[in-house]
Amino acid sequence: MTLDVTGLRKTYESGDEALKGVDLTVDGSETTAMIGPSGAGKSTFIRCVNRLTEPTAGTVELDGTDLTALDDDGLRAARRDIGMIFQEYNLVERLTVMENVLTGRLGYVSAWRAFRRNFPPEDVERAYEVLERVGLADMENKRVDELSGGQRQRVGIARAVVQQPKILLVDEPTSSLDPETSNTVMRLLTEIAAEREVPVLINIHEVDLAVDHADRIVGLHDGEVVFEGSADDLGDDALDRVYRGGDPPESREPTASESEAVIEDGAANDSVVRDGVVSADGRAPDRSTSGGS
Ligand SMILES: Nc1ncnc2c1ncn2[C@@H]1O[C@H](COP(=O)(O)OP(=O)(O)OP(=O)(O)O)[C@@H](O)[C@H]1O
Repeated sequence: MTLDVTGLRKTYESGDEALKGVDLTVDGSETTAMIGPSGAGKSTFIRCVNRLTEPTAGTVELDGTDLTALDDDGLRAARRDIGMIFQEYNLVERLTVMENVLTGRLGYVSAWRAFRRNFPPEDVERAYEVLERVGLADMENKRVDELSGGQRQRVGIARAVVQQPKILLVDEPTSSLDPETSNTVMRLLTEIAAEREVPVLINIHEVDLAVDHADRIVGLHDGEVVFEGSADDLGDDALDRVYRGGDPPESREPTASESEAVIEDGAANDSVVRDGVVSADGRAPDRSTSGGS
């Protein structure tokens, strides 16, 4: 699998030039960490890849298919190949761990099956297998709102992995977690990348976590790639280039329309889960999430 991004630009309606022509190739089973100060464009980049945010210009090719040229149906199909893991987990709080994980299969079952919550036995089997892999064996019937932050992020990872994606895009997976749990989550992501031979692209604020866990680091500053190399190459000069003039990291609340796009994508396509029932009408589910562990 190869993700090939060329000349990616994003100018928001506000006039903010978040990306100023970014080129990046991600392939193999390596973990790439994208670092950079707050506002550098990391989230915008990852969201432009699967078009949760529409790029202004440039191409995003996944195994040779230009995602920017796809119509809605084509994009929906292509998104099955892209697993997303979010900062705030984007889980359905009132549903169980298993129900949340199975939403990763919604793109593969008919609307009617999804409506009946009638997933094929092999999907359920795969979900059990993945839950065990992420360390949540025997927790399938717990409600997500009973879990710690670290456990929630594991559910988020399981949901993305059960989708059998060709690439995993991960947006600030550790921002709500304590340092030890952050390390565990990063280790899990890199191990999964290697085991499943799926490349992982992770936005991460903490340079230490990037250095400790990623095979490759990409530094973004003000919408441009200013560093690309291994952790060993990331010296003081490079760090200075990436972070010079940057504001201290801070998290930005998503706008209402962003939340909606995330919800739609997080539920992976036509059908979403609402009030404990999988619905096929594409309406947004209850996504009240809480951070913290
Ligand atoms: N929906 C939006 N509308 C207008 N401007 C936006 C929007 N989202 C992001 N921006 C702007 O685009 C630029 C890049 O933001 P982005 O969130 O991609 O950066 P980031 O590196 O992910 O930052 P952080 O680490 O704080 O999340 C910033 O100037 C930001 O204000």
